[in-house]
Amino acid sequence: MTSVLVVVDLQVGVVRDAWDADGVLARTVALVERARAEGTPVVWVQDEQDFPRGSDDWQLAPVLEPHDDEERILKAYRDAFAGTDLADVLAELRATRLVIAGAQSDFCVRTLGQSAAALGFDVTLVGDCHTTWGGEHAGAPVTGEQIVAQVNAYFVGLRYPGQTFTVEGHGTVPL
Ligand SMILES: O=C1N[C@@H]2C=C[C@H]1C2
Repeated sequence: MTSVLVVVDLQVGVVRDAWDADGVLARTVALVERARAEGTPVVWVQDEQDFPRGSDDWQLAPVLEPHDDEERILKAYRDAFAGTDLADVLAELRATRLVIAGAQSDFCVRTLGQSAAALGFDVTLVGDCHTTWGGEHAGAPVTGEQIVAQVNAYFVGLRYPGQTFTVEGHGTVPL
């Protein structure tokens, strides 16, 4: 099993209104440091659907500090595989498992996890390192925290033959 940590869209404009953004960012920093210490590659994804390349909102949250030798994926679609070389990057890294953190839980994080599952990867969602903002569905208010919990529930129950799906915390997730 070869794991790659993929950090999705933790950009200034995405985390601004997200639930527990500071906590998610701090835990993601710790997760990235663990990955680096264990020799697990880190891939950074940035979305350009809403944020012009180079704009303040497009920037990764400053606390994250990607290394120059870590892959950067710039995407124009919700699915980080769509229109990008993520599949090639992962093949180069001989990845068989994605460990996913980032935002938004209910959009780009969930889509990457589902897409990776369909492509045959094992997927681990770091349950305390993703976030989103709340909203209203069918007239009912839904909080970011509730959406995060629902996305965790979705992935913990995902099944594909011969593949493994888990949701784990940033401090203990195998890397
Ligand atoms: O989940 C998402 N991440 C970027 C901002 C909203 C979508 C695109």
